[in-house]
Amino acid sequence: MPPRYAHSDDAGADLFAAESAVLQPGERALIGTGVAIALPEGYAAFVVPRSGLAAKHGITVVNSPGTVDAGYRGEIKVTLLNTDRHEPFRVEAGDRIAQLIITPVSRAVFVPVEELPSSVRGEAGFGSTGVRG
Ligand SMILES: O=c1ccn([C@H]2C[C@H](O)[C@@H](COP(=O)(O)OP(=O)(O)OP(=O)(O)O)O2)c(=O)[nH]1
Repeated sequence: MPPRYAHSDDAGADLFAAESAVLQPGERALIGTGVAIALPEGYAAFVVPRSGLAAKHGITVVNSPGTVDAGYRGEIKVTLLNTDRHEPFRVEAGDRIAQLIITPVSRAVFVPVEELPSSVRGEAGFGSTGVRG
């Protein structure tokens, strides 16, 4: 049974608050979701904010994207932050507070080399493609 609000093209699986909390302006809170998962090896899940909560109430995820490792079996928790400067934000148990993106990942390790292969960008960094960025 899909979650009751989901659209068929949603990339993220909804995460719901398992507890209530009030976040004062500038305050953060670790909110449990009551969800534990077992990802296949080679996958990771990322806890990301909901755009609507961010735009309407300034609610974001402090460590976005929060990384859920394949071997993690504990409850997924969401570190919500109220960035609004004036309004408190009330979270009720059952509210959709974030979403979970599940994706294959490469496992990377740094290997020292003398030289890197060339590329069009080379070493040109932030904002190097135009004044108006
Ligand atoms: O938003 C998040 C981020 C992480 N986790 C869980 C799953 C993850 O596998 C574990 C550890 O997260 P992370 O590796 O980002 O934390 P760390 O601070 O590096 O701690 P650790 O030493 O436990 O890896 O915490 C969550 O429940 N929510």
